[in-house]
Amino acid sequence: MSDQAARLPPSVEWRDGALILLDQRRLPLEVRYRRLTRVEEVWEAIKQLEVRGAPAIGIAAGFGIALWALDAEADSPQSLLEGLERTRVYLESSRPTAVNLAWAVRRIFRACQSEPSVAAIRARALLEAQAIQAEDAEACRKIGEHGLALLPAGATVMTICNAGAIATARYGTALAPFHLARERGLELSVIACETRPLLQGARLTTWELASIGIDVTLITDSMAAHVMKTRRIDAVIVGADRIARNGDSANKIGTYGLALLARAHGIPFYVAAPFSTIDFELADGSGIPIEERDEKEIVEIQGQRIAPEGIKVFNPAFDVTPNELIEGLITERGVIRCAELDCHQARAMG
Ligand SMILES: CSC[C@H]1O[C@H](OP(=O)(O)O)[C@H](O)[C@@H]1O
Repeated sequence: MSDQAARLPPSVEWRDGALILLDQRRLPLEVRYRRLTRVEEVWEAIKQLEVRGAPAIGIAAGFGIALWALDAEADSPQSLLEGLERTRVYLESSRPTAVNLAWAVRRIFRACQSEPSVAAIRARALLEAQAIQAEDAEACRKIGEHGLALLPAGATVMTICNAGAIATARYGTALAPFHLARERGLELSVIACETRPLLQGARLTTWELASIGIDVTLITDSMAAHVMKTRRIDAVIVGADRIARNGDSANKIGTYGLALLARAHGIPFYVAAPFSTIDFELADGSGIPIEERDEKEIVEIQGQRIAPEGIKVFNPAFDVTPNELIEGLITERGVIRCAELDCHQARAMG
């Protein structure tokens, strides 16, 4: 691992029969890990965004179902598989939008179905979870390569939320080009939108990029239009939680507005994501489930209420950017135009 990538703590790690999670809620003020041994703990960690980021929650859920399989009492392969299916459904209930979560646990369940014994099922569940993590790291490195190739020397890129190394196995998706640029001594700059209400941009993206020496400037979400109008922005690159077959992409709330602003200012808007984020079962973005979260995330800041009691609050965690606003999808297979995504379905990951 390069020294820059080594400097960032892994957000999800399997070690000595347990799942070690970096508590992303405490960043940037505290780097704290927790050791999880039960699937219920993994469910809660995903729900509370202790681990967050579409690929990272898929990886965590994969180790969650493996934890269950390794510990469950089972007197036959069939009874273990029945429990595995129940655990898959349980884990999928933690957060609905990022398809990586369902994709990971369904892939592990399918792999275990072909195993002949209880011991083989237990072993396969863990092996598959580890394979998902390793594949994501390689996919993100390739996304970094393809993303970097799009950017002119000295480019400035705007992003929202955190689609970085801690949201994936390594490197990140939208931030992967910057990790590679650092490794190669290339100078790039990032404008990070703070990303209300949970401030993944202010807390995580600035922390991640500053820790590897990438130039980053923090702005409030409401400043995006002014910055695009008055400063040189070469591209907007964002992550994704679920991409439909036509390229419509769900990402953190505020992303759709950024895409509209980018189009108005003639700035190319890219979505960076591995194929594990593409939901080929969905024809378009209208079918993407949008998670609505607790109103406290909006009316409180660090436990301090900022709005009157009893007012109505709406807290969708994601929005959907239509394909016509997306210049290209930066994937491990290259930069793909939305209109061409369908023909990649046959070769998509299982
Ligand atoms: C590569 S992370 C993808 C995606 O996940 C984040 O959502 P959350 O922080 O709620 O898990 C955000 O939408 C990122 O862009």
